[in-house]
Amino acid sequence: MSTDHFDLAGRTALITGASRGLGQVFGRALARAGADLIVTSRKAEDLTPFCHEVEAIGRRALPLELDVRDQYSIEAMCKAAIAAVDKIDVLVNNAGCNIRKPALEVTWDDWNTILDTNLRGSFFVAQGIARHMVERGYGRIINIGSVTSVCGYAGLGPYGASRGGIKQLTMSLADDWGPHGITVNCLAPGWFKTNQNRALYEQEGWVEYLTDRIPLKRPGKPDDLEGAIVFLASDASAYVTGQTLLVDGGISGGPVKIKL
Ligand SMILES: NC(=O)c1ccc[n+]([C@@H]2O[C@H](COP(=O)([O-])OP(=O)(O)OC[C@H]3O[C@@H](n4cnc5c(N)ncnc54)[C@H](O)[C@@H]3O)[C@@H](O)[C@H]2O)c1
Ligand SMILES: O=C(O)[C@H](O)[C@@H](O)[C@H](O)[C@H](O)CO
Repeated sequence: MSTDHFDLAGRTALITGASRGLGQVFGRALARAGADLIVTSRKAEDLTPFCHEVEAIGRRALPLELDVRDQYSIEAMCKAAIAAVDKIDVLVNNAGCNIRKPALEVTWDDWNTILDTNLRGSFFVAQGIARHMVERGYGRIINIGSVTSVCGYAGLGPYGASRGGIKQLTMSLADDWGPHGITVNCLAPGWFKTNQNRALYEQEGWVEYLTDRIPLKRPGKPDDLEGAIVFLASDASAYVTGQTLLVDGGISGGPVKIKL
């Protein structure tokens, strides 16, 4: 197979939650592979430095506001995105959040915040953009899952439920939209150092504890996610849909809880 199958020149990718963290990792990788970007954040001005970075690579970056917990914000963003460009080829449903708490302390509001953001938000953004993709008969939707899509961890009940839901949603949407030329896959990262889990990384001994449980014996680096996002966004994955690709150094298949 030619490496051209990974080329994203002429494609446009929309990435939610691109003001920091993994959203920017995914955007950077797609832009380097040739894609122009639409990037979203709750505050458009938070996207300015990243848009300049993308433009410096020679690609376009259109910033749009989006709060994935707000139905009207999703509808407005989808309308604006579709109106602004000829076509949207790739959607990366990345915006997400976590509130890490023992299950006995989880409140009604905690549950709603996590599930509304990670699961309901991803579904309705996908639906809005898929309406456009269905008309064109082409699309690549990449839902960001997690190692918690396939593993259970204390303190991550609602978060794990949202990520398990994303894995299931991926399979269902792949079946819904496959006949329209749209693939839907889930990229599930392991434990990367971002704002979301900064508190864990700052705990004494956490990195050593984590490393001990990862078969590849190191935490993930942003670069580790680049190949997987470009693969799932490009024609290299044309016959792959409904799948969850774990990029986690093997932790989901390794000694997750016990060391023998
Ligand atoms: N860091 C990891 O190890 C890891 C592992 C697996 C999955 N994830 C997932 O990857 C995604 C990116 O997380 P990250 O690690 O970069 O953390 P992060 O907190 O740095 O980024 C989360 C992004 O989502 C945005 N966001 C949150 N709530 C939103 C809302 N209501 N509307 C719009 N945007 C909203 C934030 O503004 C931010 O841009 C999340 O969905 C997260 O759950 C992260
Ligand atoms: O806040 C947290 O406990 C962490 O951010 C987790 O959610 C992980 O980062 C990740 O999702 C595992 O794959």
